[in-house]
Amino acid sequence: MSLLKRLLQTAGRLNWILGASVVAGIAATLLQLGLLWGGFLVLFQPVAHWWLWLIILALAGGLCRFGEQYLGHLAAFKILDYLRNLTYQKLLYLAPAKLDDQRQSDVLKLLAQDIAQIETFYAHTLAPVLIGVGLAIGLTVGFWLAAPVLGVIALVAYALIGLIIPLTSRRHLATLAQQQAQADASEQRQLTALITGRQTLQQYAAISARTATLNQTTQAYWRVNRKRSLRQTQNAVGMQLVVIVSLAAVIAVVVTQQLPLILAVIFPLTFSRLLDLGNLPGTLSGGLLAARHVFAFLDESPRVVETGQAKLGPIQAVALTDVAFAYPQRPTAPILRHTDLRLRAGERVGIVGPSGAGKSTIIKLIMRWYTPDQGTIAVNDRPITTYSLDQLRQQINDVPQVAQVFDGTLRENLTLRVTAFTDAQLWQVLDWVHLTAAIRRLPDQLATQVSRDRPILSAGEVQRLELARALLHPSSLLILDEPTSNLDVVNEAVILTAVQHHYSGTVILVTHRESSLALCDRVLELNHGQLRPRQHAGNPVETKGKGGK
Ligand SMILES: Nc1ncnc2c1ncn2[C@@H]1O[C@H](COP(=O)(O)OP(=O)(O)OP(=O)(O)O)[C@@H](O)[C@H]1O
Repeated sequence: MSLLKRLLQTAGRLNWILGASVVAGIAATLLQLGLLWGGFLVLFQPVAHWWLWLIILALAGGLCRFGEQYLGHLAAFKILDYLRNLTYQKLLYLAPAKLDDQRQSDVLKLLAQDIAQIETFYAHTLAPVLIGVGLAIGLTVGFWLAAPVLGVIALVAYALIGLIIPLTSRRHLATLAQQQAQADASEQRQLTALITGRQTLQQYAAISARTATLNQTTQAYWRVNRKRSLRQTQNAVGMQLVVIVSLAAVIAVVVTQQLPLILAVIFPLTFSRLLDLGNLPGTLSGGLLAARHVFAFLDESPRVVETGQAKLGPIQAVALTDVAFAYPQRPTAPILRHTDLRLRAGERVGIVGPSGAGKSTIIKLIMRWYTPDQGTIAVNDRPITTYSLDQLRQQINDVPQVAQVFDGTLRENLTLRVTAFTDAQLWQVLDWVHLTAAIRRLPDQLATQVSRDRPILSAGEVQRLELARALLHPSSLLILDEPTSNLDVVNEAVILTAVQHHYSGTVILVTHRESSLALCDRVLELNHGQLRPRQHAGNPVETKGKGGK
């Protein structure tokens, strides 16, 4: 009930549109019944201009039906639009830390399916149900006025169809809806893994095994779906029986009490909208489950709460002092303990250490994806929390291990949201990372469309594109997290040389490759949660010479 209340609160003024659709729906049904009643009456006692009255009734009924549909769809699209916007904003607010530990397919399911299900529930379940309830009350009163016993029969029949039958199957249908949602989520996860990992699966001839598992999940989904349909069909049959039995009772009353025959004719037609109530448990539980997912997501608080307002100029110093950290999902498994790190302006520091030691975690703490459990992080001698997240992130460019390609042109991939860059600036950074020739060869050059699934460029070229993006956007701290791990020596040298000659800020390089450490002034090793100077650091490739950006 509280979910329903929250849904209605979230919908806000859209409830008025939905309310108007409900009123139009009730009016349309009453006018249609009136048309039938009038048509039946004039068969026996024609009145003056009866045809005009019938036309007016038909037109008014049609207009109300149109209004019901129009307003219902308007409310549906508006709620869809509103909830999507709300969740996109929340997604931005929670990113990146919260998404670091969320299953991507679950987030996608939430944005696509759950919200669509809420929309269906809000506009296409709630409205018909309210229309059904409104009509049931109105018609019961109407039949009662004709003959009290007819009012009782109508009330019992409407209550059975709208209340008793749906309520008896509510728990069963809710469980089935939950099982179906779980099977659906599992199917989506497997499908995403199958598509993204297709090359690996092909290589290890594991596609058929994975497809078999996916098939089993799909079958499980359809099994639950069948059970749900069967239960809904049983409900529908039960309701039809109620209609037949109550109609027989109404005919008996009309005949014995010599009431107008039209009452018996009209009675079964009054169920047309009430039968929608029978679908309530299925759609209600599905819709409420989706609402629970969406509201749980909307209620999540970010890992890092923005408190600072201070402006941040170029980063001159970063200091981690006695930092301890464990991921919130695994609080008993600390990744960092008593970690210290000092970075001075313009120096290039390499961080090495075994896989899983926590190197990327240090980066995430510096970028404030997370807050340390203990110790302090200072930037330019002030606590990192002094600065707003925007200010901090404007000063830091991060080149991740897996290069990101976005749907759009190569130009858009380089500039992202900044439109002020000139083509000359773009070609300059592309030149630094040796991509000019490859892109000039493309028919549309910078306007070439690329996407994550179809990057057009090779893995090495995409990695260099990522670095070009980082060199294009001004920053004072460049973080390179395994930027060369997938590259050959030629591409590695291009990346290191580009950073060496064209980046004048501070650099943190996380790497497993000994050869990449040649870029660094000093190398720190992370072991058992602590950073210490490495004994045998690689020698710098050449004397540090930096061109300005
Ligand atoms: N979002 C997360 N939630 C929970 N645990 C995480 C998360 N990210 C990383 N971890 C865990 O924290 C530990 C350190 O991970 P991290 O990525 O920092 O290691 P790393 O030294 O960079 O490893 P690699 O060299 O393999 O990239 C790992 O055991 C990892 O499983």
